[in-house]
Amino acid sequence: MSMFGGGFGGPGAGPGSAPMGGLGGIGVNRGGGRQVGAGEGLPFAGIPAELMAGVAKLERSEPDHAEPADTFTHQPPRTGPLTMVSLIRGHGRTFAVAVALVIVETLLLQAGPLLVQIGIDHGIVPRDFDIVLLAAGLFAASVIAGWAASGARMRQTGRLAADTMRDLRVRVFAQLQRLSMDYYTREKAGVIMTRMTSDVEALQQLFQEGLAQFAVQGLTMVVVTVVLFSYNVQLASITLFLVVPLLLVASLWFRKASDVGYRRQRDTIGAMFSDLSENLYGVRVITAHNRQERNTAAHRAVVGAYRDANDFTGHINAIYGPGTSVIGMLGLAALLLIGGNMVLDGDLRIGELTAFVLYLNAFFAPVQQLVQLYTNYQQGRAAVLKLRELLAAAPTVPETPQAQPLPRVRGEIVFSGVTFGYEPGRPVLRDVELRIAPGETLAVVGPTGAGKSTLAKLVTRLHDPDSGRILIDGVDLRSVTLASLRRQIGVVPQEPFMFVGSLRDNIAFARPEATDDEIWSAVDAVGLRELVERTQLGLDAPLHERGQSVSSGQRQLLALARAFLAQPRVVVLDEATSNLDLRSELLVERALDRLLDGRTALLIAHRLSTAMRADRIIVVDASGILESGSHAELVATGGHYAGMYATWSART
Ligand SMILES: Nc1ncnc2c1ncn2[C@@H]1O[C@H](COP(=O)(O)OP(=O)(O)OP(=O)(O)O)[C@@H](O)[C@H]1O
Repeated sequence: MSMFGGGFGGPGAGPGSAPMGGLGGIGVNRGGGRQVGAGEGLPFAGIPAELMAGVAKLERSEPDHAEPADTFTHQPPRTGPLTMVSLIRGHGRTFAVAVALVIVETLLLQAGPLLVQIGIDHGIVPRDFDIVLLAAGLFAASVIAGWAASGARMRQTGRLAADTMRDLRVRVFAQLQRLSMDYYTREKAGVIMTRMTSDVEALQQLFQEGLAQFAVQGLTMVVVTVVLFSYNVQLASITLFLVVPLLLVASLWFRKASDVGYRRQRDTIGAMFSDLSENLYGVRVITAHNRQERNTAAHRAVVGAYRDANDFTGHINAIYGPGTSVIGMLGLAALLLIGGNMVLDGDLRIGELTAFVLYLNAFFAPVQQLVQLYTNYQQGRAAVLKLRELLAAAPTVPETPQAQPLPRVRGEIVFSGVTFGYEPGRPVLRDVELRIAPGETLAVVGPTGAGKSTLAKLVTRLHDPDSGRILIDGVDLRSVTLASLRRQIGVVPQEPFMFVGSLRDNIAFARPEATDDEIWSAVDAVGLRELVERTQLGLDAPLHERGQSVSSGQRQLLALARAFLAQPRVVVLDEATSNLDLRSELLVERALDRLLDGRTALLIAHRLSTAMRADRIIVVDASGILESGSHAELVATGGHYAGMYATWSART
């Protein structure tokens, strides 16, 4: 796509493109083509009139979400480590109601066998129909009441899960915004995604059903044991003695095996997400280099490991589930033999034996469920541990509690004895001494990997020096609040990033409150007016994810407009290495002049044509700053820069 030929349309976009591919179809009128009305070609643009009434009704029934309590600050909240209890704190009422309902639910569920026993012993045996009727009626009533209690309990635990998980997600998201760049170099995006997906979901499931079921089943076992002993101590002791040890052994085995299985599942799901996210981010490179087949095979291996992990869990479940059933059934057979004998001897009533059989059944169901729930609990616990680790990670570029807002600066930047490396023991910058005067444009040139971009990253405090200080107007960067610092430093990165949203959102990214007039003057400053006006939606024209629907030159100009709108005192510009055609280069250079006018600037220059325009140029290599001076001075000195310039001039 030529730089100014197609607007923000992107491939396949424009009038008549299919709705799903048509985000870019924003009404660019190409060479006398059909004029497209606002919204046409956009998915979901506009609601048909006949559906409006329904939508309005739906909107009225939507819950009104208040402002979130957890607003962003650079200071991590002092909430203590994440635990399950800490998650519930703040939702105490919902939790208390849920606990009460769990107790009611359990008692009602276990009323059945007791009523059967009463019906048999006091109704059927003495042939008293009224008692039979009463027992049956109460049984039915208890079932209905149990159903209502279960429903109410589920509603409560569902709400508890939804509320706590919303809080947790916001808290984790805020922490992700707070963490420094080194965290993102270390951690894979895919693994971070699993924190917010499978980990939070595991916890959600646990809060919604797991914990309540745990309580219901655990309580059931206690209630049943008490009831069994109250009926007949001897029979209860014998039966439980026969089955409990066997169950215990099986359950301990299952717990150990499922520990292994779950760990495998967790690790493999992380690997799967990482591979998926890398492939999605790199899809263009993958396509261009014909890596689809290899990458599919590699993904198959990763997915295969996940499949094996699931298979393993399935396998142990298949042994444990039916195994405990068999133990339970054998227990029932023993009960029939021993209890039947007691009934024959007159030591036990027939109704009591029936209740025993029913209760013993009720005893086994929870055991199986409890162990299954153990996996759920374990997933939740592992999720809490992982999330706790994430929430406890301290930003390596912290804002001290004593940090003061940086007043409006003149823009003097000083590097004083700055040493910095991304990895310990491997410094990229060594003892750098550098001063940029207010209003001065300093260009940095040097071989690739020399540490030029690193200088830029240090000025914006994406990293802090290992030793030495960086001062702005004489103030150490570390002693001012991050927001006040970054508000005064405009950054144009090497690879500008655009977000899904409109042009307006993207240009006003650093100052969302900017007026349209201000946005238009930024657009003018970078010479994009013609292009924006050519789209039917103007500033509302949408951009695709990562700005894929604009050319790299347009992305650079938009990034310049973004920095321009922010009106920073200091500009840090990491020049894009991509080559632009002459006209676009001219536009970028003109935009640059407007942006740098009257501001201090640190320019990481990849083109000598850019460097030449600076007030001063420094030449760096891995050993540090080699030369410093204006273009004319450096050329006259006949050093490294003069050599670079001679080569460049000969080529152009
Ligand atoms: N996040 C990182 N983690 C570890 N090492 C890094 C990281 N970023 C950069 N480096 C290393 O630091 C060194 C300097 O990188 P830097 O990006 O500052 O170079 P540069 O001079 O800007 O190069 P270029 O001209 O190619 O942009 C390089 O050797 C690079 O490998």
